[in-house]
Amino acid sequence: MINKKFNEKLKYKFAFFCRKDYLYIKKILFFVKPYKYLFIATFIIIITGIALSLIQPLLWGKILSSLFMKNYDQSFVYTLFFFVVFAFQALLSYIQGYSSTNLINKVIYDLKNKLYKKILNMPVKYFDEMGTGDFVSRIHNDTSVVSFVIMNLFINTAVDILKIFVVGITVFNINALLASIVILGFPFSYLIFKKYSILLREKNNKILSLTDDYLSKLNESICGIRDIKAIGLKNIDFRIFSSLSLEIRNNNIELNILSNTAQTATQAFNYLSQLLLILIGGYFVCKETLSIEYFVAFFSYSSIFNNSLLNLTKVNSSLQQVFSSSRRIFELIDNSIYQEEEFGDNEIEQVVGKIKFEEVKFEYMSSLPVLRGITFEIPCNKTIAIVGNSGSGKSTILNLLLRFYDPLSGAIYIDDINIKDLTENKLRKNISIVRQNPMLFNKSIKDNLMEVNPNATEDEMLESCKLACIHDFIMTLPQKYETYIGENGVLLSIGQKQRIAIARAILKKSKIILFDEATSSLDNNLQSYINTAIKKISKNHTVIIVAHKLSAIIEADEIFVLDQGVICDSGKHEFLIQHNSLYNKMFKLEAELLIKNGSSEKTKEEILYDFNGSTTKTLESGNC
Ligand SMILES: Nc1ncnc2c1ncn2[C@@H]1O[C@H](COP(=O)(O)OP(=O)(O)OP(=O)(O)O)[C@@H](O)[C@H]1O
Repeated sequence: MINKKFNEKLKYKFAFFCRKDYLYIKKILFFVKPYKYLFIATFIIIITGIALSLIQPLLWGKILSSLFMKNYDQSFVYTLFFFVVFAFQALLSYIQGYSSTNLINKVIYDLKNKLYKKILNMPVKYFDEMGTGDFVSRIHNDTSVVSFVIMNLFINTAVDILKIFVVGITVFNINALLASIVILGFPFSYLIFKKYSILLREKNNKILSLTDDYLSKLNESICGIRDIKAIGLKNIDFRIFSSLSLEIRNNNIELNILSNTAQTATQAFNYLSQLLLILIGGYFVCKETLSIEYFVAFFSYSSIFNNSLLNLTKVNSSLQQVFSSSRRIFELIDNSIYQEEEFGDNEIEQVVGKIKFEEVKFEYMSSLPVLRGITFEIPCNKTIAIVGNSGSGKSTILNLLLRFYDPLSGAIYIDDINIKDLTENKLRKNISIVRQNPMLFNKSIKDNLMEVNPNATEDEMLESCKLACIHDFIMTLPQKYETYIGENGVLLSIGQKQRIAIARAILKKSKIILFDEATSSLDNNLQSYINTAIKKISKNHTVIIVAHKLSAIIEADEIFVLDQGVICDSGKHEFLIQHNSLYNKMFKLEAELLIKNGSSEKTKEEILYDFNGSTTKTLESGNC
């Protein structure tokens, strides 16, 4: 019972270093494990260095006392000995610097890789919830902070505790009264340590969260710099950035003040105890109860003792930062709040490309349904278009097929296999998506293309570019396929990026190709080329096109009309124009615009024919 009470008390006293923190330290140790020999070697080198540094005060005392006694030969021998010790210590310090840097960087490298892999395997919904800055900060900053644990907690702190212990015994042996004065400083240092630890941790958490916002903001602004300038948001954007920076600055200053206050308070106690030491020690030397040799040694030892105590209080502030960072790292690594994507193990031999949605319901946010029970079937090698008003859920259908999200109910099948049962590789390798503003990497055009299929031949690459109507443009560039296209293809127009992305999808040789407003930036001339390309692709691919443009979908084998989360009608263009009011309305405006602007190569009659189908009858009513 007493024991239990004592333990409770102890738990309370050490609340600043709780069980969870201890677990984080253990988890970091797991990353150190592969380098245990390097870790042990570093530790031994440091301990040897300390042992040598502990000899120094004795040598100081010996040199001084032999000088006082005018024994110059002896003082010369001690001085020589001192230099040997010093040289050996310098050498050890050099080796230790090398081994600890090596150790820390290896652990950080492993930690970063592990974390990044986890992030890559996180479901897309978490990326919707968390800002970019959050991820960047966890990978870049938090992992580096953790290196502190290795050096300062595992090694330096252990060494400081050891020093306090060894030096403590030594000073007690020299003079118990003087040693008591030195030891007296410890409870004060400990109280400061405890008092400030909670405050420091809170401050660190605040700074980390502000840094996430700051990095997200920075990323958003730099990526959207063109829109910010064009919309005239420069000043507002700067104000937001500046206020975030200011908050981080103020919090950092406050953190520094807190940390300095803790250190200054400890230092004040140190100075006070040193003053007392000189006065009382000097009195003992005058009374000849303490030799000058031991007084000098004692003074040096007490300074080592105090420095180690001071180091412990310094560790405190960084330790709180380490705990905050460790929590953020292991939150992802342990999947404690974020689950990894789960896939099946069906390694289907050959995907044919048949797609089936069965009563699929989905919502991004609870009680805001986006899809309300979608059922359709697409035979292989067919071209399907999905149309509907903005926000009706067209892109969501593609996202579900790619398993970026899972349906709330219902199921999706590829070749009659539930996509949940397919392996990640089988699913994603067999589907390619071309988006409105496709993601391209800061590499050459060739590298961007070949990355999706490193086994493709040069001829296949050229063929896919010809099919996507981008080959002729690439050949006009000074370095042709070797041309670098900048970050996210910034050196290309959107239309050029879209066509490279189409070529990439063709080269990937997926059985299913999705076009999500992929040709929205192309003029009608290029659109007709792409239509021809899609026609060619569709001979042996299943193609789904999401588009608002009439010219992009008119030739599809079947068109699904999506309205308020359900497919309200389907059929060929000519049928829907006549029978579906929503479809009719959507494209009426476009047809009128084409005629008005003269932006189509087709004649007015041809456009009207496209719009009205084989009859000239105007539409009265439809299914939607
Ligand atoms: N990541 C998301 N988180 C929450 N809601 C989302 C998310 N993505 C889309 N939505 C919502 O889901 C609905 C359907 O979006 P979706 O992008 O599928 O529409 P869409 O028909 O493709 O629209 P558009 O034609 O404008 O591209 C919209 O109301 C949208 O606000």
